[in-house]
Amino acid sequence: MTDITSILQGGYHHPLTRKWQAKAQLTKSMLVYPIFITDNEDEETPISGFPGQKRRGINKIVPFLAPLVAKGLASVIIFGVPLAIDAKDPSGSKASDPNGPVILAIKVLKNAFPGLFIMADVCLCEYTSHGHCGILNEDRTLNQQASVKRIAAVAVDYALAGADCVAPSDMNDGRVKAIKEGLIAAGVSHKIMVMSYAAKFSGSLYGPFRDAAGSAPSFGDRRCYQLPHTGRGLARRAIIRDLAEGADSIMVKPANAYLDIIADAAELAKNVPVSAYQVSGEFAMIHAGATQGVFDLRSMALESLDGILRAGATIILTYFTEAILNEGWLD
Ligand SMILES: NCc1[nH]cc(CCC(=O)O)c1CC(=O)O
Ligand SMILES: [Zn+2]
Ligand SMILES: [Zn+2]
Repeated sequence: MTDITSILQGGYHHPLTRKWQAKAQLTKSMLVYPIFITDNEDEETPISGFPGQKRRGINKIVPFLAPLVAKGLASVIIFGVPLAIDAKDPSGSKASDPNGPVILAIKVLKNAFPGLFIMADVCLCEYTSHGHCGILNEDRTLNQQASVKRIAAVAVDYALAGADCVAPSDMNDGRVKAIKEGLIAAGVSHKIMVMSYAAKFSGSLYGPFRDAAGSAPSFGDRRCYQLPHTGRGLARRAIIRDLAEGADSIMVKPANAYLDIIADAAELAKNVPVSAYQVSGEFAMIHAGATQGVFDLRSMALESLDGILRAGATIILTYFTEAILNEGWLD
């Protein structure tokens, strides 16, 4: 005799009852698509190790995004890739160049797609000659005060250009507060979301992105500012700190290897949406597995995203957004 409480299968026999098991179902409005914009206006170049993703110039971005917007693209996050030889200096002055790729892209996209939610990643590593995410002291450590001041100024410039959200990924202590204060002083704090890369871990998963953005550090690594992957306590402290500084969303990055951190964020940051960045290395890994015949690309991609949702994120930055929309994976 089977005991009544041992019978589970009746609860998920039907496709609809299987769907009902999800506390949150993946929808298009949760997805943010990361895009790389160069200062070479007609460029459209594939990126090695980064399946299907390209760097695009300002003239290529609207034609590329138009069909995606028609299929339900809700949001993009913009990364600038300055290729000009004079684009980099020790303080990353070109990050907020009014004629640089990010500010131009914000304006062009806002104009072409008024309903698209435009996020701007805020960091200096794409623009610094040394490739680190801020301004350096003589001992080559990050100068927190100078970096935070500069990051906040760049964020305000992106907001004034028309971005709906600024997302600092630099990991300098105190930048969320400085950005909020900057937005208030500029009179735009009421319409700009600040999404903090709060729990951003140092590790091996950013390779394709750094090739795409040309932002690898020229010496050393990012281990003194991005979190050690063992540092769950540090991540909790960063989440609590960034909430106290006024962050409107807390991000965990990478995503699939950090589901415990996403669950921590969901618990600690109950009053803001939690976001997760499925990074370039995670995306490339899933593609590599599918290419090797280990699994089906679509099934694995959706399983990975459902894991992120289950852990507690409701905003997902993922390079799979393009395939999900173009190939109708959720339709
Ligand atoms: N600060 C720059 C930045 N913003 C987002 C990513 C990674 C995104 C990805 O790998 O998809 C990085 C790279 C890094 O920190 O080295
Ligand atoms: Zn950076
Ligand atoms: Zn150090």
